[in-house]
Amino acid sequence: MIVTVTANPSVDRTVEVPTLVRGGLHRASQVRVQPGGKGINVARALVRNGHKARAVVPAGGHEGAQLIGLLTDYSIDVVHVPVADPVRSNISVVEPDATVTKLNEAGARLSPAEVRALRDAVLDSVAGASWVVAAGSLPPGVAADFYAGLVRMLGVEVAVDTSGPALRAAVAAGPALVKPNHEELEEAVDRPLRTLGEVVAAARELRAAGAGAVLASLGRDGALLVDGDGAWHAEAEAEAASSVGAGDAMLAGFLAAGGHGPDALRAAVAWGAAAVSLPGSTMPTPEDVAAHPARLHASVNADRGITRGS
Ligand SMILES: Nc1ncnc2c1ncn2[C@@H]1O[C@H](COP(=O)(O)OP(=O)(O)O)[C@@H](O)[C@H]1O
Ligand SMILES: O=P(O)(O)OC[C@H]1O[C@](O)(COP(=O)(O)O)[C@@H](O)[C@@H]1O
Repeated sequence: MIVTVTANPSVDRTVEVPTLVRGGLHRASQVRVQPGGKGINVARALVRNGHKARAVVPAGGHEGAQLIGLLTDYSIDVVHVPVADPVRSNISVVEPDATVTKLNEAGARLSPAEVRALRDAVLDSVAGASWVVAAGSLPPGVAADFYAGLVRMLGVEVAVDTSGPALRAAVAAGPALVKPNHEELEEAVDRPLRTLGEVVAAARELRAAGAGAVLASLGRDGALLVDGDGAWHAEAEAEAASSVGAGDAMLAGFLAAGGHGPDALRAAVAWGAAAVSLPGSTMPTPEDVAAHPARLHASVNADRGITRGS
């Protein structure tokens, strides 16, 4: 079983519009309401592919009730930590060419007692877990070292997918795995990364700072895995519909395939490509994954440039 922790969940609304014009009126052609937040999405992808997942979710207000209600449609073991502030709503605007514009709220403010309750719920939920995934931004009231504290406290392999100061703090705590995307990795090393070679060098810096392995997602360029045994690059073709949640599906695929090494990277990239081909943050089925086989390159082409965006 894999346990996920989403300190800042959301009710995701994905709105499709013909073209996004700043200041304009848009009539949405499609609206999807789905449970969101990175750990929740990882759990959704896992159960869709026959794996067991437990999701620890702080949720309050009407929106929290809506989120917990939406989650009952999935076979996820949900550990609900009641909090006072309402769950946020994140809006993704998707255009026909799959360009996504995201509007993410800061999220529910957690009191010190609620932060303790969330941490205790995680500690009480991890018995028998093969991995714990700590993922997404931290809401107001939660210190930047929250995920770092979990890494230090849990006697289980922890994968962290977050950004900014929370990522830096988590890396220093020595997690088994971090999953930055291109922008998050650039922010972590504070410089632009234009080639695969530069991404490998940046990932090695995160390893030197404490991360066991770095799984860097690179949109249409697939992903790079850098661990103590080497560096690998894999990619898969996809006709992109919506990149929302693709990174979460990718991390789920990596862990479902064991969470280590090039075979897990190949699975991760297939899951990511399958997710990006589906609307909203819909998670892929095994058939969707099988339709997006990934190529594992014999070596990393260090000079190859990276395409920006998904
Ligand atoms: N246009 C695309 N074509 C093929 N695969 C894609 C595309 N966009 C994303 N992916 C897959 O989804 C994964 C996650 O996408 P990415 O945008 O890097 O992550 P995040 O959603 O975390 O920002 C990538 O590593 C890749 O496997
Ligand atoms: O916690 P953050 O960084 O605001 O991100 C939360 C958002 O990211 C998502 O988990 C999607 O993740 P990705 O597109 O980065 O894979 C949404 O479900 C959610 O609204």
